[in-house]
Amino acid sequence: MWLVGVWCSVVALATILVTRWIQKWRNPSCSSNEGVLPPGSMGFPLIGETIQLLIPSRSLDLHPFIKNRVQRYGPIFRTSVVGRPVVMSTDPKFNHYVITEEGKSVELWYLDTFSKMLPIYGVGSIQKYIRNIALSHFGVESIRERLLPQVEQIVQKTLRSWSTQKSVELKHATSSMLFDFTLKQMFGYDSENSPEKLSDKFANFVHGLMSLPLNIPGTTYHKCHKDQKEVLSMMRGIVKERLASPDKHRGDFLDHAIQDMKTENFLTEDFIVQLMFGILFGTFEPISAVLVLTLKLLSDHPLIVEELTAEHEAILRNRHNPDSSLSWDEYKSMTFTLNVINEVLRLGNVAPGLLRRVTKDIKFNGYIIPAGWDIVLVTPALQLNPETFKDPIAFNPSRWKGLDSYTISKNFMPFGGGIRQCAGADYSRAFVATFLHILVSKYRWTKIKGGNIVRKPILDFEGGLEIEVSEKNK
Ligand code: HEM
Repeated sequence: MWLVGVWCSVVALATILVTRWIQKWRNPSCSSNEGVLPPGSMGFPLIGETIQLLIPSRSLDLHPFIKNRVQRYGPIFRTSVVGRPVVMSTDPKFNHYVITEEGKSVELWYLDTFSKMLPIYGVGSIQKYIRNIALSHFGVESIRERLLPQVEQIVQKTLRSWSTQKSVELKHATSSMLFDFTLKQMFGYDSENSPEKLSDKFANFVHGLMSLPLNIPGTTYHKCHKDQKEVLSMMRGIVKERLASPDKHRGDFLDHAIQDMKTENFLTEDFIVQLMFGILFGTFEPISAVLVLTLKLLSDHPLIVEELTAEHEAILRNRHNPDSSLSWDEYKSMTFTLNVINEVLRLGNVAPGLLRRVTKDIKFNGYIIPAGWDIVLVTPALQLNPETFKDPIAFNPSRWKGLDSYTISKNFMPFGGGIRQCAGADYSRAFVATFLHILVSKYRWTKIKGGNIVRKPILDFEGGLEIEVSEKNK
């Protein structure tokens, strides 16, 4: 009998403890009496509101997860994602404040899945190094002096090849073009003579990043790990080869990083491999998403294609030598094209937010966000705000003619802001503009099928986007 009594007491104690724990989870306390936590819900213990955030949305509009919570709680609210307490903000003032607090009360944070797989997103001197090496190979100087004609060449070659095929799945085809081009820039990778299709493995890795982090055979996450290992192992082999022949100089990204090993202590063989992997990740996925969305939106808006074509045909007409390659001045004269790109970046919201971890309590408008919490700055909310961008879901490149630079700088942040602003912004714009230049001046294309938008919350296209490409003068 006494055993039953003991058993009942244990069950009662366990129930009290679990209930208290759930209550504490749902109503986290903040240590300061100078403010309260933003309103919101912490969802279920451990998983928080992760499932709701990952429910796909089939529109370019703000994800319903954010929309519903802003309506219920206001522009700054709390939630929990993969077990982490998070504050999400759609408030422009708060977002700008947090961006300027980088290195003071906040630091860069990525979902643990990202940090484990992409450990190179550094802080302090490591961040400065990554930024500088990326800028010296993909910044404005390099684009003007070296990259523009090379991008033109790869685009010409790619479009020529597409025009010989019955149909092209654009996400796959653009990813493959960007992957091969970026690796060529980094260490002279020759995709045509490479036995393996590494770009496919890399695409699988990216796909798995946003899946549930369950590393057991059969899961997407497990496959993601496996594919990442294979790409890293290939890169490690190349780095080893270069280290073994230090006298050969090719002047590429890898040579630069190996040279810097003499002065930067953190630059180990492993770090360089991770660095190249990280830059590759930052390059090929977002630009290919932008290219696919551009073609999807243009397919639905033939009048915009006409205006775009007129701009590029005028560039060709005004050329002294019709065979010369695209010049920097010509690129800079593409006003309408750059408006099209801005409009795609605004609607695409390829980066669904900027992620930061609080290192010192933040006080803002009566709220307190304790150290250790994470912050997501929901930049898409600014880019889809009807007060700034009338009829925000409409694809209207002409709206950019009437926007002043102050409004743009405060409300348009596809490449982030502050000291962490994207080091590849100019390169990305130049790549897309060059692609459009060749496409609309030399080719025509028709959509065959697909192009259905899905946000998970990263932008994707269900079933891809299939197009048919043909040369204009054939
Ligand atoms: C459409 C294409 C791209 C988009 C939308 C994009 C977006 C972004 C965003 C939003 C950030 C800021 C992240 C943060 O503050 O948390 C960022 C940072 C960064 N991006 Fe990009 N990016 C693109 C292309 C590229 C390319 C092509 C490169 C490389 C050449 C690149 C390299 C970087 C680097 C190195 C950083 C970190 C900068 C730092 O921490 O100082 N990005 N990018």
